[in-house]
Amino acid sequence: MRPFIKMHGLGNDFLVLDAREAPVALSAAQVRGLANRHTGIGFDQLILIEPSATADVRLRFWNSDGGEVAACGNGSRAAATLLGGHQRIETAGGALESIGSSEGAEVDMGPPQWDWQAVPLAFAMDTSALPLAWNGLANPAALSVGNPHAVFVVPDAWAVPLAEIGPVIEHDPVFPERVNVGVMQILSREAIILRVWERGAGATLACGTGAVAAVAAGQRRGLLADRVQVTMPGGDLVVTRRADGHLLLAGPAQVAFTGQVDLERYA
Ligand SMILES: N[C@@H](CCC[C@H](N)C(=O)O)C(=O)O
Repeated sequence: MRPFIKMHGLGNDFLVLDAREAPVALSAAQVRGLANRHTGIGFDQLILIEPSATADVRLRFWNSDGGEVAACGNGSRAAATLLGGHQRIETAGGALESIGSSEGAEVDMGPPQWDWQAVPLAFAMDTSALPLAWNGLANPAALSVGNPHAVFVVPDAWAVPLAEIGPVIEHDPVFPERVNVGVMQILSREAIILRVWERGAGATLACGTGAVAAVAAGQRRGLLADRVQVTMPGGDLVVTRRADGHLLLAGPAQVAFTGQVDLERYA
């Protein structure tokens, strides 16, 4: 049996396995089985905490569809909250740093990447506003914040039929590694409403990298200030652009419960 920790950041929920002492190998099918909310534990993402040669810890992330991904903002905050203090974190999406508190963690998510190859896109386009539209959703910003995002500015984020249009955009061949889809309503220079259709996980209550990507997109268009409150279905995060261009992500993260799981049962 393997001890696990179930955590969430604003309802974006995670199965956390600490593999620093005893390694864990996971197949995609195993992750899907564990993610099943009826027959498994249920989560949006699985987080593996591993030893690192270059930082204090290494974090790996899997979506509930079984695909491993390079970045997860809320997952990084959740793991950093668990570990406490200041952590240097290695991820496939880049090196992160956290400042912990009792109620959550602020994580330096690094600078956004705007090269079309970095997103990635299938061919060269102006990433600040792609010349593309899907059923009335037009001209998204496309960027990588360790993982790929397309962010649309819309007049009413709650009115967008995200469950219908999200998967269409996620799987459009213009995004060869698929994409996370955000719809952002700008309330003021300091506040937005954001809903995200997550690649490999669907509509989640909150998405940390989605919040970072949306704020970066709004800042690039000159619509948002350096510090922005991001309201999502599960609650609020704050994204701050530092003088060096790095984006800091802050908000709550909590342990929901702990337990033990027989990983072999899902193999
Ligand atoms: N919920 C996460 C994002 C998880 C990864 C994403 N679905 C992807 O496939 O890139 C967050 O808080 O950032």
